[in-house]
This record gives sequence, structure tokens and C-alpha cells, in this order.
Amino acid sequence: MSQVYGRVALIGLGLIASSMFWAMRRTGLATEVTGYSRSQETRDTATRIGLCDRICDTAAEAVEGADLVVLAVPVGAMGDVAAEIAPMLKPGATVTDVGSVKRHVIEAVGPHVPDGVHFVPGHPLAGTEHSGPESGFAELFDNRWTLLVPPEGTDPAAIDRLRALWEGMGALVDEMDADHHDLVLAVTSHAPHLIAYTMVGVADDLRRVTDTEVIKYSAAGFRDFTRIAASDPTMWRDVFLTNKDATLEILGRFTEELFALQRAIRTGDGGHLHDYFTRTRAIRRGVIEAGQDTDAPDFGRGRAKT
Ligand SMILES: NC(=O)c1ccc[n+]([C@@H]2O[C@H](COP(=O)([O-])OP(=O)(O)OC[C@H]3O[C@@H](n4cnc5c(N)ncnc54)[C@H](O)[C@@H]3O)[C@@H](O)[C@H]2O)c1
Ligand SMILES: O=C(O)C(=O)C[C@]1(C(=O)O)C=C[C@@H](O)C=C1
Repeated sequence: MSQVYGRVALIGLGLIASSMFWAMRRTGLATEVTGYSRSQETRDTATRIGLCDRICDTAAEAVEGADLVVLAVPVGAMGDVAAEIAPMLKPGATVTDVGSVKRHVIEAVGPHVPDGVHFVPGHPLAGTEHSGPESGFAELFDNRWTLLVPPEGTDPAAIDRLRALWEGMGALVDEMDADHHDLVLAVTSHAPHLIAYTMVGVADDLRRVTDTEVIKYSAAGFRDFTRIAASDPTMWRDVFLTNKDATLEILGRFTEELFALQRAIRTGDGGHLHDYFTRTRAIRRGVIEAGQDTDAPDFGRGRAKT
């Protein structure tokens, strides 16, 4: 894969931006990558570990002359960052983001993007519970989906170019409407995170089970919950505050199903429990066959990357 953009500016140097830098560098997808993050400490760390070709002291300096600007800050900060960089954007450049919620980002960022600059929101469906500039790695996006959510009327050439960048970074790329994206992600990512946060909170509250026991006897299922519940508090606060309707809808359905399962346990309705678990097991098999669980032993049997 060869160069897709000349200069790329990464704003917010955390897990996703740093992974993008290493992934771009792996195959030379950009000529120069500039970076900016709000805290001096993050910028110093980025300089120390060689993240980006140039770390700048302001967002405006980082985006000057950039062909692609990537907003990789928490969703709640996207609008302010867009307002700050808008006057410096080069005509013909593309602004994208990697936020976990799309309708809010389109409404917060869109109005600041000047005429003559393309806006192609995106979201890589890949991450870890770690954050910050040292947490990134080049393989994060390999064989994982990235969803592009271009508003109606976006220049197809700008979309294709961003698609080429993500594919060059190892991702599979699809396009989706913003509202549908937010509903799908509420099911597959946002509600599950809230449930994990809750489960770990419950274990912490339950004084009959000591902390030492929780850690010592942590079974695989609960360990996965603790991993997810260690995710960045600012990022997840913003996700729930900006994808309110879809998350509340899914949590409403979740509560209804939970009550039904609770009732089946209380009334000894084994048939209901067995049927339910049979249905969910089929979903898990679908995830593995689609090649989306890299931890599964048979990962790779599924969809071949073209
Ligand atoms: N972590 C994940 O699993 C994951 C996956 C996909 C998408 N995302 C999305 O990607 C974005 C970044 O997430 P991350 O995991 O890389 O976060 P992170 O916490 O690792 O990094 C965010 C960085 O942005 C900086 N920042 C915060 N506010 C800023 C501002 N106003 N101006 C400049 N810099 C600012 C922070 O200092 C930090 O360095 C979020 O919108 C998140 O929803 C995260
Ligand atoms: O793997 C993880 O730790 C993640 O939480 C990644 C994950 C997800 O829910 O799948 C988290 C948030 C995103 O916006 C995209 C990916």
C-alpha cells in the first residue's frame, strides 16, 4: 500500500490516534503526520516515544496545511476542537473523526467545517480498555470494521480516499447512516459497557464478597467485565451523554429481558432459560464465523480480507 495523503494531523493523542499513527507508518500511508493533544504531559510523552513526525503546541499549528485532519478526542470535546481549528483548515482538505457516537459529532462538528472542506465522520470498531499515547499499536485495526458515516452530498472522492486510508491501516470499511450507527453501537458496545460497569460496581458494593475474593476467584466472565469496566471514564461518560436515546432504548429492552429471566429462575422455568441460552449461543457462533473475535481459537476461519 502506498501513500494516500500528504500531511495528516492527529488531534488528541490517545489510543486511537496513536494506533493510527503506527498503522499509517507501517505501510507509508502519509508523508508527514503532525500531532496535538491538550495536555503538555501527553505532548511530551508523544515526543519521547516518537509518536508523529512533529508534535505541535496548538491544534491550529497541527492542522495547518494538512490534507486530512483526524479528531480523536472524547466525543464531548469534538465541537470545541472543530471550532478551534476551523479557520486554519486548508481548502480541499478532509476532516474526519473517530468518535464512538455519530449523530452528535455530525451536529457538533458539521457547522464549523468551512465550505470547500470535506467532512467524512468515521468510527473504527476496535479498541482496548487502555488509553493515552503509549497504548496504541499498529495492528489495532487489522481485520476490524471501520464505519464511515458521510452526511448526504459528501464528495464521493473524499469518501473513497478515506476508505483507502482505513483499508491501508488493515480495516474492513462500510458506510452507514448516523442514526442507524448509533442504534447498532448502543446494542453492540454502549449498553454492554454500561452493564459491565454496573456488574463490577455491584461486586464492589456486595460486602459479603470481599474484594480479595472477587480478585482471587475472578472467573473468566467476570474478568472480562472488569477489563471493560477499566475503560476511560471521560470517553464513556461522553458516549452515554451523547447517545442517550438509543442507549436508553436498548437498556429498556435489556431490563425487560432481565426481568423475564429473573422470573424464569424464580418459577423454575428451565425451558425458558434453555431456549434463551440456545438462541444466544447461536449469536456467539455467528460472531466467530464472521471473524470478529480475535481471541477465539478458530479466528480466521471466517470472512477472508480482500
Ligand atoms: N478506546 C476505544 O476503544 C475507542 C474505540 C473506537 C473509538 N473511540 C473513540 O475515539 C476517540 C478517542 O478515544 P481514545 O480511546 O483514543 O481516547 P484516549 O483517552 O486514549 O485519548 C484521548 C486524547 O484526547 C485528548 N484530549 C481530550 N480533550 C482534548 C481537547 N479538547 N483537545 C485536544 N486533545 C484533547 C486527551 O488528552 C487524550 O490524549 C473518542 O471519541 C472515542 O469515543 C475509542
Ligand atoms: O475492545 C474493547 O475494549 C472495546 O471496548 C472496543 C470498543 C467496543 O465496544 O467494541 C469500544 C468502543 C468503541 O467505540 C469501539 C470499540
